[in-house]
Amino acid sequence: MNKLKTLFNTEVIAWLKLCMKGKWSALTVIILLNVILSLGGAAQAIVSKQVIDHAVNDSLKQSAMYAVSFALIMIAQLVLSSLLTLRTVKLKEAMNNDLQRNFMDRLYKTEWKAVGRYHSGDLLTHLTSDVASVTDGLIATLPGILSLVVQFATAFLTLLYFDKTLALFAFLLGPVSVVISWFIGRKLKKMQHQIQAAESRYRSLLHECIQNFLIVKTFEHEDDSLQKVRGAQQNRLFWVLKRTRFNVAADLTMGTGYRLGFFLAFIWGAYRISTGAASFGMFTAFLQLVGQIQGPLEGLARSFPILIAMVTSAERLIVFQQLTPENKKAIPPMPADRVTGLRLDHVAYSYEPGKPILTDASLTIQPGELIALIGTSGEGKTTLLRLLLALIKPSHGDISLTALGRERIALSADTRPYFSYVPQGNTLFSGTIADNLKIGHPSATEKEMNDALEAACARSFVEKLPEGLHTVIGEHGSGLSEGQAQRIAIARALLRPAPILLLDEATSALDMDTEWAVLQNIRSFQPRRTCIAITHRLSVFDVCDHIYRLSEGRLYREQKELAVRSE
Ligand SMILES: Nc1ncnc2c1ncn2[C@@H]1O[C@H](COP(=O)(O)OP(=O)(O)OP(=O)(O)O)[C@@H](O)[C@H]1O
Repeated sequence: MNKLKTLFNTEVIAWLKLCMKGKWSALTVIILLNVILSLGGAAQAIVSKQVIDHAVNDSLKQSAMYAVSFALIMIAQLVLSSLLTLRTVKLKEAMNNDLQRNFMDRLYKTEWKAVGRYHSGDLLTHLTSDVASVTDGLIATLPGILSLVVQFATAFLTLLYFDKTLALFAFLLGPVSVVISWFIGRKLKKMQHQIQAAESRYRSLLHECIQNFLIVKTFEHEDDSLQKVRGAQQNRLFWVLKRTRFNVAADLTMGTGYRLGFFLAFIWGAYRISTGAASFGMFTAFLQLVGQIQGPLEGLARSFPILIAMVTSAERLIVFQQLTPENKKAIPPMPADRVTGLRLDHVAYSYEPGKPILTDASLTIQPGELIALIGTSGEGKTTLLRLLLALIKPSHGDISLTALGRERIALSADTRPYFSYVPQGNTLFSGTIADNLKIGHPSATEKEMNDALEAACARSFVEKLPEGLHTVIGEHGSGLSEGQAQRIAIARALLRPAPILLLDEATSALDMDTEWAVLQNIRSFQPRRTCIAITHRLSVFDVCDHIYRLSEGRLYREQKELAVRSE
């Protein structure tokens, strides 16, 4: 019983049922079509017996009538199997899309840190091959198994009617096949986990190689990179071949058994004709029915690896279902004109136990202030912004928003609408510049977009582009310079109706004059924003109200002159 549980545990079954929600009626149609097609096989055998027996007995008219029925059954089978293909593909695609959307939704709703532990290639493997394997198992293989069982049962009953000895022989084949399949399945499940892990590693590597294409090329790392790809391919190949060898050996063993069975049935039928116990028609029906008993058994054995793959993939996907979701309620975002300040009280944070990044950081920012956050690389400046965005939670201390004329609001995932963020690096999507800007404010008008671009000192270059706002840019803003991409990212953040703007080295690629102008514009941008700008540039200090230095886990207010000297 325990072994049974390890193969199909209740958690997997419950999850698979959840996947089927709203799709039972479509699946029932597929199952029915499968069953009708299976019954057609036995009907064909019975009719074919009549065709031959009537022909042998010179009742040609009767034989022709049965021949027409035979042809009609075949046509009906063709039509139904085409319908089955259409229905199956439709349901499979619907399920695939639902599962992928659910998976993405789950990722978006999970804590940032938990998702960050996974490689993007690994996530893609879950999204594609694991989802496909579950869909295939549920929509194609399971109804297929049911139809094989029906086919086996009807063929068995018909055979029982024609020849009891042969039916008994065929009946014994069933349990033997199931037991063999079971043992094969248990071994396969272990292999399947290894294959999916190897597949994930391989995809992650490919993903990274493509993402870092420029580094590979300019560092002339092509050979090493290809060597790594080859290594990952060999690992994957090892497991795929191991599984294939196992499958082939299992197929060979079972196939030999089935062919031997068919041969014995053939000899038995010939013997029965020679003794006059069977007619020619019965012999033909005989062979068809034996085929229809062995076919399902072989089919069941072949379906087993697919079911195992489905269960393995379901187990891999369930892990994501169990990740801690963010505790986020849908609260209406605060309008940008409600300027908000910030307060940090003795905040501590560490990514890993015993390695504190922030130890005792305190800070008060008045609504509308522009703050420069400085500190040596790796001190924890970005970590501080992640805390503000509630992507991570402080291990100690409090962070709160201090809205004008309002009580303090403790920071949580619910307060994310209060923030607009420009992270480090190029974060543009492929699409038009307008598409990118609308991520900040989906209903932004052309004027609002132009105003934001103006503030980010981006309007003049955007207007010179062939299609202006509607110019299509490539992945990661390809087609734009680094500084241009940064300015569009700033305009996007300004469009978001959030009172606090967080800039993480968002102006690092700009020349000093443009950087200065952008920050001045942010100061006067309406509605007014409170802004924290992480920077290493002295030119920024002049525009800021205050400068804070992060050092050894604490925040220190700096005099502008001192900050300039020490930077
Ligand atoms: N996801 C993470 N998991 C574990 N440690 C992390 C993670 N992100 C950052 N760290 C560590 O936290 C420390 C602070 O990183 P952070 O990115 O906040 O520094 P920073 O001051 O912004 O650096 P820089 O100026 O170079 O951008 C670093 O030692 C870094 O290794």
